[in-house]
Amino acid sequence: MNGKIKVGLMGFGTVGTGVVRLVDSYKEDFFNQTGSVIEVSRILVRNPEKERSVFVNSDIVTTDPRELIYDQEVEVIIEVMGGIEPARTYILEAIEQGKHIVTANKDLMAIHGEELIKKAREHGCDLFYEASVAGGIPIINAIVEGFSSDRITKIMGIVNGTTNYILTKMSHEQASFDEVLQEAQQLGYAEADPTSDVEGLDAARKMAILSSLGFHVGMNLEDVSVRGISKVTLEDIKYGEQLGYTMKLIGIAKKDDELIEVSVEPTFVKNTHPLANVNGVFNAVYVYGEAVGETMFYGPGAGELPTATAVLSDLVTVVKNIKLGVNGRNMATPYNVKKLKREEDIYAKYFIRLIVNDESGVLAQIAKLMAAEEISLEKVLQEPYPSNPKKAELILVTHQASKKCINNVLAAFENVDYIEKVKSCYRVEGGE
Ligand SMILES: NC(=O)C1=CN([C@@H]2O[C@H](COP(=O)(O)OP(=O)(O)OC[C@H]3O[C@@H](n4cnc5c(N)ncnc54)[C@H](OP(=O)(O)O)[C@@H]3O)[C@@H](O)[C@H]2O)C=CC1
Ligand SMILES: N[C@@H](CC=O)C(=O)O
Repeated sequence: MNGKIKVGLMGFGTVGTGVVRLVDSYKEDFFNQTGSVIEVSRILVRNPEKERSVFVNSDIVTTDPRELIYDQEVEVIIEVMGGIEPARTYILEAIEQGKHIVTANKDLMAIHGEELIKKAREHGCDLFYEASVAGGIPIINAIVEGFSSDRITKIMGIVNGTTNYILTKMSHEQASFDEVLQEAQQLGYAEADPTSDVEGLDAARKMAILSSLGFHVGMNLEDVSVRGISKVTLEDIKYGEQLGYTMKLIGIAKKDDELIEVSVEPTFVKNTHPLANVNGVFNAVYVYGEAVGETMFYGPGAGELPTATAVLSDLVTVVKNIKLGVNGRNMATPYNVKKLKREEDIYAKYFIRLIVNDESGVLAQIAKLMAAEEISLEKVLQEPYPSNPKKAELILVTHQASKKCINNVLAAFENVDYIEKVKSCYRVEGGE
């Protein structure tokens, strides 16, 4: 190996720009750590005419992926284009050419991770993807390396910066959903198609990656139950706040007696729980290990420089591995059999908001319906219903109940005349 490592950068948007900036600003630090000068020698884009916020020599910018993949001098490809295709094909081709890969692409890793890792191993190449989960937080490294001496039983986190930014602004500033989403897009937090942020898919991909690594199983995206925040209303948030909760989009991966559940859904988190105070674009991941107990990782979950630091930490590892001649060794392999929980095995507390007739005896009848499903109540809040004095808002918080029983009782609520409407139902976490 000579003293220079040439890198092909696929993508020059938010994250790619950060990569170029940091390679330049930290070149001495990278040299001191690796003994090599890192140079971005080719950049793949869609539109070479686009104005860029960082200067690069136009000679190195191309629209032809072969100029990176088949350049004998390029040893590492950083893929920060996003999406499944053509990213998957380019990476597979690059691995066949012996290139090491660093990617921030969770869409790709959550769906085709196994295939890419297998291919990389066959060709003795590294494939790292720290930036794919929780932006600047080194959570993959923590789970794969730091927890290798423990058994993880729970991973719970805020792993999408865009939705956390939206929920925080809705709650603190009563801002409208659409307005805040636009801001998150301008700040470079949101995905090219922000529906995947808002509808929870981005977080689900990240939870599939974290649970695969944490529980040593092959989790697929279809194994993750997903609900986004598009139907969360300011009223829901306010009623939750009256009861001491903060609304967050929470990813949960739990393992009980070998049975696994993984979900992403809008969740009321008790204000005393550390996740309740994670605001704006910040992410946090709580990891429970049987031996260590509770741990928590916190930091910016999206954005140019935070995400670029995660990409470049992988690059530094690749360069060190090249130097030591140990590439292709450090990829986690699933060795546990995946057994998923059924609805009757998934237990949580729930927040249920109803519009009911404002009459005596209604709460007792509702409690009776719930008791038939073995659900008991921890908290009750009754508020006037603004547009009709004969109705009331009734907010119930249950004790731990199975998801199946909750679904049964919600179905039963639809069939009684003293309940006009089930307005919302959310999981509640923290403080049990
Ligand atoms: N933004 C963030 O905060 C984070 C992003 N990520 C992930 O990082 C990746 C990149 O995200 P981000 O930087 O925000 O994305 P952007 O949309 O800002 O940038 C994408 C870049 O890829 C180029 N590109 C896209 N498709 C092609 C193609 N078919 N051929 C050639 N070039 C292509 C675009 O070219 P052109 O400029 O010419 O249009 C652009 O430069 C995604 O996988 C994302 O999920 C991960 C963590 C955080
Ligand atoms: N769109 C993502 C970007 C980082 O993964 C987010 O908002 O978290």
